[in-house]
Amino acid sequence: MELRLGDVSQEVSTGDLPEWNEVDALVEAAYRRYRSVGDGAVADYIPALAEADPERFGVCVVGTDGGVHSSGDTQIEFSIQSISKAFVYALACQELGHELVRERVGVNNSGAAFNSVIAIELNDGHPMNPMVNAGAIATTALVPGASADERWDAVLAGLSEFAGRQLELDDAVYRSESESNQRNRAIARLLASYGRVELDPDEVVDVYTKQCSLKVDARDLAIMGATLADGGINPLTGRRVVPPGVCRDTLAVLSATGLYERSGEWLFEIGLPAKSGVSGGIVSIAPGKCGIGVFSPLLDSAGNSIRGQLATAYLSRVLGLNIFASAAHSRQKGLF
Ligand SMILES: NC(=O)CC[C@H](N)C(=O)O
Repeated sequence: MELRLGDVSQEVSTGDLPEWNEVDALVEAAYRRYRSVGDGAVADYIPALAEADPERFGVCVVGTDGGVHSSGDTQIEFSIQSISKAFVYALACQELGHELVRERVGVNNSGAAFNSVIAIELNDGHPMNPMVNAGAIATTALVPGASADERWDAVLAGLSEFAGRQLELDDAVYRSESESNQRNRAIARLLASYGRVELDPDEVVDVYTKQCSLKVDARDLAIMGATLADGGINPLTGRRVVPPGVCRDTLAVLSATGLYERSGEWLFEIGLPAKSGVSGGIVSIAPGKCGIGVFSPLLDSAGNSIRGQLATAYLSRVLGLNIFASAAHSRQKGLF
């Protein structure tokens, strides 16, 4: 099937926004509506990901008020994969500032697949896009620390603060990706050859592979998204994770780049900054309102969860979350 996010926009009206106490029912409706969509394929270029159960599907919305609205498999863990890029980017911006990260990593969509090598060459070795592998590896190399272990500790602590709980490594995924990540190691070496990675490239890729192997569930993703939606305060722990300016920078980058080369289509149909990963998760952020976490391992050819995209499109529409269309509507109703 050709993925038709546009069909969701056509079918679902925003004319009649729900009351806040209807959010549970709408999350349930998003789950029911798309749970039998069987298109797409589980990622298999990392052998451990091929073992994912294609039937799993979870949808969770967490409001900046701390309300949690879940349906389906929202407490089944999976490796965070590329979604880690968004949060490590925020941590790097917090430590190094807007200008330095912009200059070193870039803020534009490269328009190429997430593991593209040619995109690096076409831009004189500049990674351009922090949400694909080259830019994310360059970002991980910027995380402060005297050693790879210290950089990993900082990443683990930071992502755990976003989730509001201590995250753990999926050892099987980490081992499997470490044994099959020649392409990422090539990307890191290419970046090093251009002076874009100044540390040992294999050590940087190791930290990057670990960050991708952290276990989360759809609920964690929604909480992490809600933290960005709330200007950096985790709505469940009440703790500040990053400052508001870092959220602003991160959300701007996600709007341009969060769904790889499909980012424009996503923004056009759904109108939310978001980040996907090849294990089937997507986090979306409705600034000031909520985070949405979805999980379904069946992917389109760019590596984005098909059911996850459809469920998010539906929720963006019925909850009036599209940042280009919705402010007046949803504020009027007091949603989130
Ligand atoms: N798109 C993704 O989620 C890719 C992440 C994966 N760890 C990789 O580097 O290939």
